[in-house]
Amino acid sequence: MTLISLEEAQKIAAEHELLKTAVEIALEDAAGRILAKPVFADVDRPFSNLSAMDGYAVRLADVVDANAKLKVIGEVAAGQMPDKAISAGECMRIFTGAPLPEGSDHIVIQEDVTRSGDQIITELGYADAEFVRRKGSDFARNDELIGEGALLTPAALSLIAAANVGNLEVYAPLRAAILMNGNELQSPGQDLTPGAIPESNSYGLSGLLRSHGCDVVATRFVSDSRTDISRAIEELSDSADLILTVGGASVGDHDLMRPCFTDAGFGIQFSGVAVRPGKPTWLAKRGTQVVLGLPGNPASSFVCAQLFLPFLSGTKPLQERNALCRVDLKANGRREHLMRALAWIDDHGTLVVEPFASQDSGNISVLAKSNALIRRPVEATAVSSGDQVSVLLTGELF
Ligand SMILES: Nc1nc2c(c(=O)[nH]1)N[C@H]1C(S)=C(S)[C@@H](COP(=O)(O)OP(=O)(O)OC[C@H]3O[C@@H](n4cnc5c(N)ncnc54)[C@H](O)[C@@H]3O)O[C@H]1N2
Ligand code: MOO
Repeated sequence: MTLISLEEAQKIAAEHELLKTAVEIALEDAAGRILAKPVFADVDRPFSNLSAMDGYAVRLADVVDANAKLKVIGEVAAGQMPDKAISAGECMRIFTGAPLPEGSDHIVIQEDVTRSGDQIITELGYADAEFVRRKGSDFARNDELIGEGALLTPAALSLIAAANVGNLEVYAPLRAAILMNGNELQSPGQDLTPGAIPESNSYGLSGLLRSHGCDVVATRFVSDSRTDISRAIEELSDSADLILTVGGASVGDHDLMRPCFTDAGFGIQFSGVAVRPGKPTWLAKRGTQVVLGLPGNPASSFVCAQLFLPFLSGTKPLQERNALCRVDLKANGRREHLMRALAWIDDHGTLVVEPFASQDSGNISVLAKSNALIRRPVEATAVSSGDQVSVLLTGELF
């Protein structure tokens, strides 16, 4: 099998990006969708200098020394605007989230003052302005907050709402199906017959498909039989824009997936990638339908879906960063190696990474624990602990 490079394979996948249509929806329906147009802020946030605490809005110049005596000239709470400015020797009672009156630039928290009638006495002296959220410091009106192709995560939804945007354009979901074969596979949670294993790959792949803007319209597993696979291909011919196949990608007598799609008129775009895991990955097309053929090993199918889905769905590829490797790595061979790894930010703020001991593509617990893939180029020389390596981030960093 002649293998093409990962870069070349991703380029071919990008040439097969599926056609998407943009639709306008309400923010409350947007969770998990893919943004079709960037979101721009409609407001400054904060809209004015706001107090971050309950206390008194003062002029910093008045409270440099402790025991300053100030006259309370009014009060302002969140949802109100101050009705007057403060001058030297004055202050205003203020609550968290309220706009600072003109003339003030600092908040003294109420715990640090003694109040009697309309006078306060401060306990401490202050060198710097504190507890003020500056106008526009979070974002400013017309700032681009989220770009096209971004997944609308829960935090992104709150950000968009805070920007005073109520409707947005997202892509209509792509219709995706998962087709698996293997006589050994049984749905999880049943009594397993001798030789059987629980079918597990489709669960992770469904989640990945959704996070790339797809609706999973069908998940089928069929036996290692040409007739069954071919029937399933025809059943999916009108219902899915994208089919992920799992298993049966290699060279064994039971690896029938690719030949069945070829018989059904799909044209192979590439077959075999110089990547580990995922060597037998293939891509095919018939009309507007695209098939990403994934190997059956759990890490191979999941990692290759992460590597190729962004290009087929037009979403953001995995972020690539440099990290300090915490262990020695051997020289790499003829396939680019994507090592399942744990990455984190150390006490000095440096991104560090350590691969898991097992890089077996059948090891699913390591896959589930990892949040990064160390990218070892073809024929890369050995790495010593402390050297920089390139990593693709697949999960959250802590
Ligand atoms: N002689 C060679 N043998 C193999 C080669 C090769 O080049 N020459 N390549 C190896 C590589 S690399 C990979 S990756 C695998 C991929 O094989 P297949 O895509 O044909 O996968 P299967 O044989 O169908 O399955 C592999 C493994 O994964 C399990 N599996 C499959 N589907 C699922 C599922 N949905 N859920 C859970 N587990 C699944 C299956 O039981 C097997 O254990 O080929 C190597 N062989
Ligand atoms: O490509 Mo396979 O996924 O190395 O095991």
